[in-house]
Amino acid sequence: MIRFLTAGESHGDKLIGILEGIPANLKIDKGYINYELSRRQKGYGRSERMSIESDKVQITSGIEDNITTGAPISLVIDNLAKEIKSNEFLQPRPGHADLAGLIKYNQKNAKNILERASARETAMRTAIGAICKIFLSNFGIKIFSHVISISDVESNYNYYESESELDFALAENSILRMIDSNAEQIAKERIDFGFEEGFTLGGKVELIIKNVPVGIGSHIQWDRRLDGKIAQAMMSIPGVKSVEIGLGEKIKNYHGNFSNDEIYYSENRGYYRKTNFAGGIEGGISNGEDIVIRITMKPIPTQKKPLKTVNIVTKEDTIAFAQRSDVCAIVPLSIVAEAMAAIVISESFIDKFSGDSMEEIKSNFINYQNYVDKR
Ligand SMILES: Cc1cc2nc3c(=O)[nH]c(=O)nc-3n(C[C@H](O)[C@H](O)[C@H](O)COP(=O)(O)O)c2cc1C
Ligand SMILES: C=C(O[C@@H]1CC(C(=O)O)=C[C@@H](OP(=O)(O)O)[C@H]1O)C(=O)O
Repeated sequence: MIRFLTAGESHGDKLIGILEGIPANLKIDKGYINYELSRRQKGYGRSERMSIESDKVQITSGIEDNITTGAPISLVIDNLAKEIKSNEFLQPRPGHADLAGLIKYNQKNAKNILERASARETAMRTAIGAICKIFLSNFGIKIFSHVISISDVESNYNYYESESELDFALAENSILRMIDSNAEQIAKERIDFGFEEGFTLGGKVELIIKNVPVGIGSHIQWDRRLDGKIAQAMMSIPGVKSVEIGLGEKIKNYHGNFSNDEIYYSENRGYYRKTNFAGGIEGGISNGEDIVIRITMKPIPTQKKPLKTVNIVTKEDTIAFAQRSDVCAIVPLSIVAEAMAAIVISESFIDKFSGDSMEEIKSNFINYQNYVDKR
């Protein structure tokens, strides 16, 4: 079983993470974890906070000479931006955790809520996800993502028509991680306008997970369904408001004969489908096709032109506090989503091929692959 916890405030000293359940004898490249952290810091539309931070991980347990021991892995990332403009936040921002959190935790200052609600915490999730990605890469599993829209500017790229890994490489090197460079230019101008006018923008990200074997997740109990676990993990990212798998929301427009994937068999490939409307999951179980996930994020709640709110001391009408903030965080969202996907797939993978060392899991995996080949 994989589980993890994070701790730390946005402007506190450090972020802390504990990851348990990664088997022993997995080789970890710390440089790769730092590379993933740097990917999360990129992207057009972020606040100047990202030019202050330079996220690097320290590994404080569970790894000896770059190899996991099976013990809990503990991780630390320093915060460099520790200063806050004001120490008292009495004007809760619509759309952030401020007011509901203040009431729930009986606090007098929204600072005690927003510091933990901040998506700064997703830096630690990215580091934890990077370790899971390394684990999955031992079994050929790869996770790609790209941005499919910023606000209503849509990238003219369709996974169902093209699935070349070269396309994803294009996204990797562009400022908004969009494969369609024309759409990216328009989206960039929109973000510039947001900066000038003081509003923020949401958007949508697509993830493609390749080489997940058939049989991860289960139909037998609600909390073992892989699609359910993916949805929970994606919705746990601050700002995410919807999750789709496969055709997702569009599936309602099709009849049953064009929305389910017909099954074929060949000596070489075994069972396969010519379409992937299901997005690689049927009955909560991976079916061996690519897993396709799309998530939508709302526009950032903190805005230069703030919305109306109420002062929690005087109860008078006022406007929300406006502080340094991202204008658009869809690029970091895509990286955090990759990390969360890696954690969930690793968890269900280890559940299926259980073992305490890499050798044990690999042996179980190979046995199972031999069995699947004969089906
Ligand atoms: C990578 C990332 C960066 C974010 N940056 C900001 C930000 O600068 N300012 C802000 O108000 N919200 C930001 N958010 C969104 C808030 O954290 C989120 O809206 C808030 O915690 C409330 O949660 P909810 O929108 O899921 O209800 C960011 C989210 C992510 C994933
Ligand atoms: C610090 C990060 O994101 C932050 C998430 C965030 C929020 O309210 O969620 C608010 C901003 O922080 P600050 O108030 O210091 O400008 C973002 O920069 C990060 O992604 O590392």
